Amino acid sequence: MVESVPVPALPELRTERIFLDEARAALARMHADVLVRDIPVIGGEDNDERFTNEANARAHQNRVLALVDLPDVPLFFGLLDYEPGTIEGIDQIHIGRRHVHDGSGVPLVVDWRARVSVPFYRATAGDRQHVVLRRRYGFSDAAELTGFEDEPLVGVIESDQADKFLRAEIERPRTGPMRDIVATIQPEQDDLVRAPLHPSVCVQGAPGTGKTAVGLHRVAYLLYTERERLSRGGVVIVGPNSSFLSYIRKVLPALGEVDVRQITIEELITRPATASDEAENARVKGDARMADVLRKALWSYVGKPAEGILYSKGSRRFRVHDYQLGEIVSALYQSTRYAPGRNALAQRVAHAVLVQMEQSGDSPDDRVQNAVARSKPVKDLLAAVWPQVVPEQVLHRLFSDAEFLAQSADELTEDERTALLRPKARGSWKSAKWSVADAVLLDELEDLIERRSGSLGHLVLDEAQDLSAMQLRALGRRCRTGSATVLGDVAQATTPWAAGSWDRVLGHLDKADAVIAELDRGFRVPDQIIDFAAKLLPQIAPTLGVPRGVRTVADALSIVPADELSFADAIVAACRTALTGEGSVALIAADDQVAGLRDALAAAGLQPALLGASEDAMESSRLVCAPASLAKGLEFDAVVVAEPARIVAAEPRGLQRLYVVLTRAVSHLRIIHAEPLPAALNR
Ligand SMILES: Nc1ncnc2c1ncn2[C@@H]1O[C@H](COP(=O)(O)OP(=O)(O)OP(=O)(O)O)[C@@H](O)[C@H]1O
Repeated sequence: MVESVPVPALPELRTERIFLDEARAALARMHADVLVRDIPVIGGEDNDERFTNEANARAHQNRVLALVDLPDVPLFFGLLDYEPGTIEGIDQIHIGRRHVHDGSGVPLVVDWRARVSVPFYRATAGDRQHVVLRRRYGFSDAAELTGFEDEPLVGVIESDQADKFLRAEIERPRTGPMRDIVATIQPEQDDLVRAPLHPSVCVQGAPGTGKTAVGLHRVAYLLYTERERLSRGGVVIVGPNSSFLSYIRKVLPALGEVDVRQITIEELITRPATASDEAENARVKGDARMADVLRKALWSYVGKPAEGILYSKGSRRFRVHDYQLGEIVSALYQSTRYAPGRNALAQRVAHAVLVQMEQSGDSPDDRVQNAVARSKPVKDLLAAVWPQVVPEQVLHRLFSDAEFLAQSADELTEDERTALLRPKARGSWKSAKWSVADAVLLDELEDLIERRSGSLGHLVLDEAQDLSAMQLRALGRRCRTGSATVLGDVAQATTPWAAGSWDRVLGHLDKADAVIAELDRGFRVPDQIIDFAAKLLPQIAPTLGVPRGVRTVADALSIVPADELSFADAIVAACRTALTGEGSVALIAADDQVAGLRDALAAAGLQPALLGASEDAMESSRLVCAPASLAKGLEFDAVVVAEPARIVAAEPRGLQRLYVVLTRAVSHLRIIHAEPLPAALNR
C-alpha cells in the first residue's frame, strides 16, 4: 500500500474504484455461496468416516474464513496489461491476495500466486514477458483506493518505479504486527517464494533481508500449488518465542491462509518445562553427541541371557537354551527400535518353542505362538534381558548415576559429564523435573524406543541459527517425508548451543539435500545503520559479507554519550523525540535494565507497553520496552538502544545479541550510553 502516489486523471481512478467495489461485491457473493453450501457427510461411525467428515467440515470452515473480506486489506494491488492474445480472451489482469470471480466465473482478481501473475514481479523493460504496462495502486490505511502509477515496459529503457514503490512500502509507518509484502516482493525473494516443495530450501540472510517475509509467502504459495499434498501432514511454522509469533500472526490470514500452525519449538515438543538449565548445561544437552549417549544408555538395558527358558505344555517341556536366546538377542540388538525389538524377541523365542512342538508331532498355529510369547517364562525373560523402559527413567538414571553416565557418555569430556549430573537427584524418575533441553532429550529417547509416526507436509524454521543439534533432530523427526524452509542468519546466533553452520543445521535436520540460498539486500535497515552494525561482523561471523543496503535515511543514526546521572533522562528524551515521528518506537535494553527504564518512561508520562507481557504489546502502545533477549525478528520505525556494553556483558554471545538489537530500526536508531561502547563499534 502506498499513499503518496500522484492522483491520476480522475475518470480512470473512478473507473478503478468502481471495479474495486464490484470485486468486493463478488467476493461477498463467493463468501455467501460457501456459507450456504452443504458440507458432504458420509454415513457411518468408524474412524475413517469420522476423519473424513471432520476433514470436510474443517476444509469448509477454512474456505469460509479465507473468503472473509478484511476491511483494511486491499483486494488487489497491481495490474498487468498483456500484449493482445497472450492470455486467451483477457488482455488485462488485476492481481490481488486471492482469486475473485464474478457470478459467471470470469476472474476479476487473479491470485498473486498464479502463473500469469509472475511477470508482475519479474518483467522488466529488457525482459517484458509479454507485458505492455504494469500498474501499482496506492491505498489508504482503510484500504480505499487513493491512486495508481503506471510503469510502461514498451519503448522505455529501464525505470526506477519499482524502487520508489519499494521504498515507500518499507517506510510506511508500522502500527503493530508484521504485514505482508505481496505487492513488492523482489525478484530474488520471488525465486525462493516460488521454489518447488522439494527439495527443502535454506536461506541465509542478513537482518532485514526479508527472510521471515519470504518464509511466510512461501507457505502461502505452497498451499496454493500443493494444497492436497500439504493438507494431509499439515504445515507448521516454528518461531523463537511467543512475542515473535504474535508479531507475524497476521501475515498468512491476510494472504487468505488460515490453517497454518505457528508455534514455538517448546510447544511442538509437548512436554512442559518444570526446571531450568545453566547455559553450559543446556549447551551439552543440545550437543549432537547426546544422540549417541542416549542410544548407548537405552541399549545398555538389554542384557545377556544368563539361563535358558523352560516352557511347559501339559506333561511336555520345551527348552530354549541360553546360547540360543543369546543368538536371538544379538541378532535383534539395535537392528530396530527398542520396543519393537522387545516384541520381536518374545515372538522369536516363541517361534523356537513352536519349532520344537512341530518336531514332536504337533501342528501349532499363530495363536499358540502368541500364547507362548505372552507366557510367564517369556515374560520373565523379557524383564531380565530386555526390560520395558520409559524415556524419563533412562534420562533420570543418566543424570543421577555417575557410573551409568560414564559408561554411556565416553565421548563427552569429564567436565561435560559433571555438567549433566544432578548431585541431589535421589528421588524416582516419576517425580523428576525437566527443563526445555531435557524435553528434547526425552523426545529423542521416545523415538529410540518407538519410531514416531506421521510427518508434516512442510515445516518452516525461522531463526533456525539458534537451534541445537538435538532440537533440529526432534524437528526433523516430525517432518521425515515432508520438506522444510530453514531461515536464519549465523551472525545472529545468540544461543550457546547453536549448531554453527548451515551444513550442520541441515544435517541434523536430516535435510542435507536442501538448496542453500543467500539474501543480501537489507530492506529494513538504512545504509548508515547497516554499516555501523556490520563493524561487529569480523568478530561474530568473519565469513559473512556486509549486507547491501537499499536506502539511506537522513539522520538515521545518532550516538549520544551520557553520564550515569543523566542516563535515564537521555533515554526519556530520545524516546520522546522518536515519538514525534510516525510509527512504532522501541526502547531496547539489556533484560535487567528494562524494568528501571520503563519506570523512568512511565514517570515521564510516556506509557510504554512491555514486550512479552501480553500478546498485543506491540499494538497496545506506539512505544514498547523490549528486553534485548526478545527483540530478535522484530522491527520498529525508530529504536532507542540503551547501553550497548550492558547488552554485550549480559550473556556469552552478547556481541551477537548487540548485532540483533542494532538492526531493528527501519528509519532511526539512537544509541544512548554512559559506559564506553564495545571496542568493535569504535573501529
Ligand atoms: N520486498 C519487500 N517489500 C517491502 N518490504 C520488504 C520487502 N522485503 C522485506 N521487507 C521489509 O523488510 C523488513 C524485514 O523483513 P523480515 O523481517 O522478513 O526480515 P528478516 O530477514 O527475517 O530479518 P531478521 O533477520 O532481522 O529477522 C520487513 O518490514 C519487511 O516488510
